[in-house]
Amino acid sequence: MDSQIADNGAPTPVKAPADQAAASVANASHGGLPRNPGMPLDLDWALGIEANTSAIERRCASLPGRRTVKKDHQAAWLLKAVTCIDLTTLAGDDTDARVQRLCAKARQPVRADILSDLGMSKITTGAVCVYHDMIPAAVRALHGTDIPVAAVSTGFPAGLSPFHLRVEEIRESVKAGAREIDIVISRRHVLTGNWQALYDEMKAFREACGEAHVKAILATGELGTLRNVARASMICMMAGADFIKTSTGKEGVNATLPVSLVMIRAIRDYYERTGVHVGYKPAGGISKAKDALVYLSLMKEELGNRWVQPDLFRFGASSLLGDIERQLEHHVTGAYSAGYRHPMA
Ligand SMILES: O=C[C@H](O)COP(=O)(O)O
Repeated sequence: MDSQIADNGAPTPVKAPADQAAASVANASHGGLPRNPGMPLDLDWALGIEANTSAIERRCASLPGRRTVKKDHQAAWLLKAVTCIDLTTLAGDDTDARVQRLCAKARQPVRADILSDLGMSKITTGAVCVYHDMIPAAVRALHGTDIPVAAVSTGFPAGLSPFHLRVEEIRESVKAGAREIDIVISRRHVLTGNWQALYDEMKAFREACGEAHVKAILATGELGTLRNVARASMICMMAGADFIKTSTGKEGVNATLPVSLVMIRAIRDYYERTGVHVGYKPAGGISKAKDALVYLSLMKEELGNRWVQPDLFRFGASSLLGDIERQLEHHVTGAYSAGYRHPMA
């Protein structure tokens, strides 16, 4: 049996670690949890991780449609999903005006009358996620809220620009007001087994972020195997990633359930060994409310309720909010609205 997946593919509960990471520095924007301080590279641990593909696939095949929540419970989980969205625009034709509209949606992602019917007064998305040049527009448009601006960085999406420029890009984005930085790793370090280089790169990115939280995008669709995904997840956490994120949204294959299970179980292993909470962000191609519910139930089953909060879980998504709004409207009114009534979401 490998260290990630039991032979029957069943989840095992998260165990509280004996040694809590006392040296970590508490940070309020991490929900009061200490940030991940990282740890020395432990290659024995990282390379000891295997991934039992057939067990992973069996477990994932059982997820959709199982234990689906209904009615008010479903609406509540969909509202929870909204609060966990990094509302994203990452297009070559982005403009300040588009980003302003996106930020208006982030401030009020669900119509006030629908929210009030559901017994809620105010919610926002988890963050707004943009390219570097759009940070000032997003910061202005979110002024007066606590919604962080997340910037994709380090030569997103390929991550193949000169290293010093990738590090500098992070610094510039933090200076411009980004509170979260989504870096892309060098896939070649994983594909060639150069784990030390991956660790050093991630550590340098984390240092350049300073107080800003860093999400490590693994681009899992380009890593070849689930075992590589598991190992890359662990190395990035050892190097101090606050979140691990599946994809840029630009790979041929983006977020999937098997990849998510592997990454979530790496987070669980890291927590059990170090006491540190690392967040998870599936991204790319998640556009349906029912898929969001599956991801949330996977998080809850594998990691527990604490991980189903915006400080430890985000969806990277440009169009998911629109479908969630439609489902919520249907829940409240009994009628589906047309998709065009929910633009920029
Ligand atoms: O990180 C976020 C992704 O780029 C969003 O991907 P999506 O447009 O498929 O939702």
